[in-house]
Amino acid sequence: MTNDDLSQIMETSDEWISSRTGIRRRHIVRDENTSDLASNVAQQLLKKASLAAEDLDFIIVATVSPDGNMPSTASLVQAKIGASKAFAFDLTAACSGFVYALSVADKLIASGAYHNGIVIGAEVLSKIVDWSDRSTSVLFGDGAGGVLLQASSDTPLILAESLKSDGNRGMSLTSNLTHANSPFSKSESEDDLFLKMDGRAIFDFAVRDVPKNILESLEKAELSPDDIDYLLLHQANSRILDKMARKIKTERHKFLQNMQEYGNTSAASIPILLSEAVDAGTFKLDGSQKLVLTGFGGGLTWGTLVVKI
Ligand SMILES: O=C(O)C1CCN(c2ccc(-c3cc(CO)ccc3Cl)cn2)CC1
Repeated sequence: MTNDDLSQIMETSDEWISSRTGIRRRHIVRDENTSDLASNVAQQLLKKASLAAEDLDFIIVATVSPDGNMPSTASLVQAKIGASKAFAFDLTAACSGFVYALSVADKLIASGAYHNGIVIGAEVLSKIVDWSDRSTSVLFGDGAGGVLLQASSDTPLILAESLKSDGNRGMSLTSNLTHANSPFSKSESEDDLFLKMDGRAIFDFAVRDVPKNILESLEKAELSPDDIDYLLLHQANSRILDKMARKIKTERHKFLQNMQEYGNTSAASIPILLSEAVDAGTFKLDGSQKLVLTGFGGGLTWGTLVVKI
């Protein structure tokens, strides 16, 4: 759906959206749910790796827009692809979900207990967005991406990481807020199910906390920004990437960007970027490249993984 398509159903314009966010199009499901998108990613990964679903030890789906709480979206994926041996769970860390889930998966495998796992970021944000709110509904899109991890004796995947949360600022970006409503409860609060965002507060948080997090992670890895081939940041707003490049003093072209095509897909944004760079041959997957993966958003959560691929 292009910005012009949206201007047919709400008071907005291509000029406003693209100049303020860098977003030109986003993908909106007709009738698929999050587990459908995630299962499609899992099947592509298994095919690319020539692995059978039965070989999988675990499936993690990072999402803020699950099919439902129970069963988890990861469980539905397990059923859809026939991963009979895998344990499966969802992970909720909003736009940092993929980075958190990749860190967790890395530890599951590094422990020696598990060998093959799939980590997917998948969202159908079009079902939690308030379509009567033009300030947020134009920003978000649907999508999914993922990676398949295998135990190997080579160098570790993650060279350094720094995962953060700040619940004190959590009410700046919310969805699906529910309250006590039993015959015995006194709560008068109304449930607040739609996505709500204090855009200014979130923008300022990203500009202030994310560069520090990236630089701290690079220091832990004993690397400088110049040692990094590409930075894959959560695709929320192109002006954020401009500011990050200046703050980290590294070339803007190293910050991969595709929000013009997908909008903000929360936990799916980094794996979609990753997948497109692999398909384009930008990433050779020969262990010669160093990447920064950084998510930031609801929770508030933020986090960086410095990885060698
Ligand atoms: O310029 C304007 O008037 C508006 C100002 C507000 N904007 C924003 C604000 C915040 C975000 C955002 C969202 C998330 C959640 O994934 C994470 C990180 C960020 Cl930085 C995206 N856009 C759009 C343009």
